[in-house]
Amino acid sequence: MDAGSSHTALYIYEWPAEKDNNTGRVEQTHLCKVKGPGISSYASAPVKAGESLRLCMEEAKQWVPGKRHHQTPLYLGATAGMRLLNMANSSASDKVFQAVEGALQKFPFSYQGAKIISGQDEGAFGWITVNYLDERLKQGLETRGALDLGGASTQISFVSDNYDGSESPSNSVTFRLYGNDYNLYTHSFLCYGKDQSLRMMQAHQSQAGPATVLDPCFHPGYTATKNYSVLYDSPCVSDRKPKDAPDTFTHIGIGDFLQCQAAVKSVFNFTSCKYSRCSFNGVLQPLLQGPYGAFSAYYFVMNFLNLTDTSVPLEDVKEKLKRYCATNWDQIMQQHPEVKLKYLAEYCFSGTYILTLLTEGYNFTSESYSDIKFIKKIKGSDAGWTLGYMLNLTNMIPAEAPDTPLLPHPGYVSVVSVIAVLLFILFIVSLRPLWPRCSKQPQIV
Ligand SMILES: Nc1ccn([C@@H]2O[C@H](COP(=O)(O)OP(=O)(O)OP(=O)(O)O)[C@@H](O)[C@H]2O)c(=O)n1
Ligand SMILES: [Ca+2]
Repeated sequence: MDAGSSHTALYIYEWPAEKDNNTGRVEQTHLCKVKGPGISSYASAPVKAGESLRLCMEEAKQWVPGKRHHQTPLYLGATAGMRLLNMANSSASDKVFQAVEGALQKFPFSYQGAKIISGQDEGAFGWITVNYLDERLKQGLETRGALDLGGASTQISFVSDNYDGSESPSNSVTFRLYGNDYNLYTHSFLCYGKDQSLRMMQAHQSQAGPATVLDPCFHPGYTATKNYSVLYDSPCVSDRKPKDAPDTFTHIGIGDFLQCQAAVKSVFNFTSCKYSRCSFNGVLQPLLQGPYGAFSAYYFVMNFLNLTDTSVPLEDVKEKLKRYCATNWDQIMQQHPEVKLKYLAEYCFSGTYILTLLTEGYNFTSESYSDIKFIKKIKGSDAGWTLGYMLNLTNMIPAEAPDTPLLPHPGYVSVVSVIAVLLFILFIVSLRPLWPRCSKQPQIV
């Protein structure tokens, strides 16, 4: 189970049990999205966090054959939402885990624990998932970098030839998979998921605590009354809370892409770098080396905006987004009556954030932008960290390359069958001296 900051999802993976680790291909057979928010939102009512998982667990009981229930390991990994809750209030986060654990243990699966996974693991397992599903690991092919955008954090992971890991050990993970060594660069930026970065940007805009905030990242005509205490209720922004702010403010959209880009840029810090090169906030980032798969919110947002085609020049992408942001909110709502208003209101911001993060933050250029592919699934399985996490915990990926048989399986079957038939014929022939003699003797006249 992926207990993300904005929602929890349960994935069921299946592989042929009779085959060994070297040949069994793991596939996702089912996905159940838990109704309601992520488990970290239940800090003040932890029992409800456990209850929220029940329906999906009942579904899992239907999907996994009854005789396999006890053999099926169940893992829950929580990401940035629980990292933030744990920072803000560790006893509340413990209570959420107790409730989740209590609820999961009531089911007949082999429960293996619920925990916060590190940002490093989140990045590395996302990279393993993508490259496992692509079958790049087994074949020792050039790997694909992984870009994951969540609600509360974002990860970038890739292999770069000029990176040996010594410059910043906390950004490197080494693996030996199928006989190949990988030295992976990975970083998880806490607070740079799209929901928390929106808070950071709005906190920046409202630092003086005004009663009205004019927001270039929301559509013209958009207006809503929001609560200062809700906006600042996160460790990502809590220290910036204005002292004499009123309780509420009026959030008014003005839909200006260029101003929005400048506002988004204000959440990145480019002032210092103690390494050979950095992305932002003084974090090391080696030279980009493509290709890349960008999933989760990268995909949701760019797919909604019809901008998943990265062969379109970056300037044209920006131009389209500029027009979208400038569209009146009433018109946007009319065009998309089926989309949740909370999501709908934020796509201008989210698209701008994604382009700014990729180009200003990670240094993708107009050329290297086309190395990115926005993806949701690969061969039927969702791109995300869960598959890699599960493959690792169940030791499904061997460190060494499997002994390659001289012949594939059907080849062996044919050879053995032919030998069996030959042996049988030989056996029959060898019995020939014992055959009854033919009574036809040559007649001597
Ligand atoms: N159709 C959708 C579905 C989700 N979202 C947004 O995508 C983000 C969530 O992305 P996700 O990858 O699901 O994040 P989490 O896993 O919940 O968060 P994290 O990884 O940071 O813990 C949220 O901002 C949500 O509003 C969206 O814009 N459109
Ligand atoms: Ca996530």
